[in-house]
Amino acid sequence: MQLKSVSYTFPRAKTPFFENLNLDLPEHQVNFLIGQNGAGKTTLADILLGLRPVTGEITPKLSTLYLNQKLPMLPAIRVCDVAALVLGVATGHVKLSLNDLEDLVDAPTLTFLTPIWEKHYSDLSGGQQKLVQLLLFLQVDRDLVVLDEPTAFIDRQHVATLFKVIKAHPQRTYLMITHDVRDIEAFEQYRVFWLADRQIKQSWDQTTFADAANEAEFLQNFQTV
Ligand SMILES: Nc1ncnc2c1ncn2[C@@H]1O[C@H](COP(=O)(O)OP(=O)(O)OP(=O)(O)O)[C@@H](O)[C@H]1O
Repeated sequence: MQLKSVSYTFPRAKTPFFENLNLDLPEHQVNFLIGQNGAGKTTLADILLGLRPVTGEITPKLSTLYLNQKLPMLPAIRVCDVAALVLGVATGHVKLSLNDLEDLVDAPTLTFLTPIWEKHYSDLSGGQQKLVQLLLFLQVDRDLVVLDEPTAFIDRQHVATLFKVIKAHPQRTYLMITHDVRDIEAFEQYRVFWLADRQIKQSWDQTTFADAANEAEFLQNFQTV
């Protein structure tokens, strides 16, 4: 997917936020977008998803899925109700049983949801709630999947489950915004884009990323853990 000479101006702003931005996003793999707070990562994600009016060229037009920060959910709802809500809309199933789920979701999602299927949402931890939503929405097949800080506030064991699901659908093009270098290191093949000064300042693939990780300015993009 390519952005060519893309410019974007916020409503009521006098000057463009992005001007002649170019980006070549490799398809059918995981890509990361890094940059400091306020660098424009979410705005760029919105642009890729066609959510902001821009000048310039964005090609090709892909079907999209946007997983941004945690969605609100009624506490009394159960995990099976959330599954019916998300997968029901996507697949046309009105009521879902655990048996139906086997045909509708990938193996790591089935393993995660089975023991908590009847649980109320309010009885899950914050990390479990976030993972339920992420995994269910990731069952909805789209070409371009944008995840805005999906690993924030979830422990590494849950992150591992999330990444198993992402890896179970390798035909998709992913763009993941992250402040955690461990997210990048969990993948074998990827490209990292560094957004700074309102441009893609640099990008690396899995073979060149390790060298960049020693630069002090670059390291400011990541939280220390
Ligand atoms: N509607 C708006 N009008 C004007 N400026 C805006 C608007 N929305 C966001 N901005 C500014 O645009 C810049 C980029 O915001 P954006 O949310 O894209 O950054 P980000 O890199 O995703 O940050 P973070 O890491 O904190 O989530 C910020 O300086 C923000 O204040």
